[in-house]
Amino acid sequence: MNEKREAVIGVVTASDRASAGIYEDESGPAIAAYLQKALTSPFRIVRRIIPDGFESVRDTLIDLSDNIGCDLIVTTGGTGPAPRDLTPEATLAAAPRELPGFGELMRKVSLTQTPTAILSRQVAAHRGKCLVINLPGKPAAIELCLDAVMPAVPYCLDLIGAAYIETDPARVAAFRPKAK
Ligand SMILES: Nc1ncnc2c1ncn2[C@@H]1O[C@H](COP(=O)(O)OP(=O)(O)OP(=O)(O)O)[C@@H](O)[C@H]1O
Ligand SMILES: Nc1nc2c(c(=O)[nH]1)N[C@H]1C(S)=C(S)[C@@H](COP(=O)(O)O)O[C@H]1N2
Repeated sequence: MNEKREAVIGVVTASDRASAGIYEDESGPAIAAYLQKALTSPFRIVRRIIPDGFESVRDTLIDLSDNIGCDLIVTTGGTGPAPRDLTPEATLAAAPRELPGFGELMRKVSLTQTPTAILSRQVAAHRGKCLVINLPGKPAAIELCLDAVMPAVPYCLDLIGAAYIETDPARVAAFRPKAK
């Protein structure tokens, strides 16, 4: 079993306007609130609100992974096709080993909410012992996407050697295949 210690979880909002204070970031707080409800093992959240852009997102992810020691980073925003939407490219630059099933599943569930779900290029990937998951910027996407992928996150963290996390089964039915 992986190390039972406080997990460190990064929550990154990539948005030109939210980072400039033009509108209030709702999606970062929605991710934090989701984690508070879903996880029962100890963790602390490290928040960042940054402008869109390749270097901005890449450097933030590398800092959170390598210097802050995040086990998991959840990003929101910058996944669409607009010129400054570069969160997926930046994620794969920081975390080159992609887990394509995450993006596939999140787009599938998002399509039940909106036909423009196919515009999100969101990915998940890991940088060593740190898993990075992209979410779209819209606050309505947060719970839907996290509900879809969270059952597989604890076991994914086990496999990459990150902290051991536990979920509230009434909220998220985490699945860990039984050891042989
Ligand atoms: N973090 C967020 N918090 C609250 N609302 C958001 C957030 N991100 C996006 N939205 C809402 O979704 C709409 C469309 O999102 P989109 O990704 O196009 O963001 P945006 O506002 O264009 O971002 P940026 O300012 O970075 O260009 C926004 O106009 C806003 O109403
Ligand atoms: N669940 C969900 N997924 C969604 C949306 C949404 O409202 N809900 N918006 C879509 C839209 S309109 C866009 S442009 C893309 C990318 O959004 P982003 O650039 O804010 O990440 O996410 C898509 N995925």
